[in-house]
Amino acid sequence: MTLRVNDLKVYYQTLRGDVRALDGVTFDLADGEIMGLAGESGCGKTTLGKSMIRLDSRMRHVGGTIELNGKDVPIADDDAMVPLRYREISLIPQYAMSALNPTRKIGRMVNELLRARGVRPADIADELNRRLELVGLDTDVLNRFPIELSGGMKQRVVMVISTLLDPSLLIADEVTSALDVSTQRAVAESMVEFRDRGYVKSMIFVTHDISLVYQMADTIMVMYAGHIVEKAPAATIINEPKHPYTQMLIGALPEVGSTMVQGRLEGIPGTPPGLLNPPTGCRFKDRCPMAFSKCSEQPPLVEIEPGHWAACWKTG
Ligand SMILES: Nc1ncnc2c1ncn2[C@@H]1O[C@H](COP(=O)(O)OP(=O)(O)OP(=O)(O)O)[C@@H](O)[C@H]1O
Repeated sequence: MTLRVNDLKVYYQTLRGDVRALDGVTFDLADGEIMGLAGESGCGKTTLGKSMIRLDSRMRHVGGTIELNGKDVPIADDDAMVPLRYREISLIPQYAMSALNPTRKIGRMVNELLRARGVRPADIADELNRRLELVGLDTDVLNRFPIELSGGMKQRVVMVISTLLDPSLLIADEVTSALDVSTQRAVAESMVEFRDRGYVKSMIFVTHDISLVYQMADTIMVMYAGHIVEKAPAATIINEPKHPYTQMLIGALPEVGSTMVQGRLEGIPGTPPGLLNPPTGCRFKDRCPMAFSKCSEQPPLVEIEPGHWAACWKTG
């Protein structure tokens, strides 16, 4: 098992109180697994990714543990996390490609990053060139400034840089959302190739685009208002979702694989609850057509069949 997350709670401290962005999150990631992480805006996807690499000053680790390859990941201890970053866990943050330093050539940026990690760039130059070629980039990109590259090229550069030290876990946060459809697919295929070649062991791919994730991920995990509601193999989430929220989320999509949207997309009525004072019990109950009295208690996440987890009193 690459990753074990157990009852993780990470809150944001604000003047109005704690925002409970991750409120008891539990899941595993097997060796080699690519997991798509889905859910409406604000459900905690980015917070989960960030928690595994660096808590910013407003984030507080309130409880729970993360284990990577059997070892504790000390997320609350910034110094202790330093040796793990890039080498064990790597994050491609949202908007990473627009955050590339515009005044530095790509090659110089890579060298600076490697030196900061105690790696001599010369020792890794051949591997860097091999990987750039693998994602369809000419090694000449190293002599260019970010502004000279297209969005898709920049995203591939970021991907190569983030995985150069072969981390166990790569978290990719919305890495394809700013790209056109064919470039999205090419980037997603490169990520699968990186896993197949062992450049990364396992991957969490955060996205709003379930159809893209369906094409590349082994499993999909769905979050709602700081909780995990369902996790299962990708085909199960698409074809036989069990949690009412997942069913509505999938029902709101155009048919996976179809190029034409027929009929109207049914949105999910209502909005998720605020996480400053979230309601007790199931957080989806106010929008759930199947809610009943028991939903005032929080449903546990249970394995309803091998590899299929859901948190709903109706499915347990
Ligand atoms: N710096 C912050 N201070 C206070 N609350 C925050 C902060 N960052 C995020 N939050 C809150 O934490 C919750 C989870 O946010 P997060 O960004 O993790 O969601 P998300 O699912 O990644 O959303 P999106 O899909 O829009 O990126 C939201 O309620 C959000 O408002």
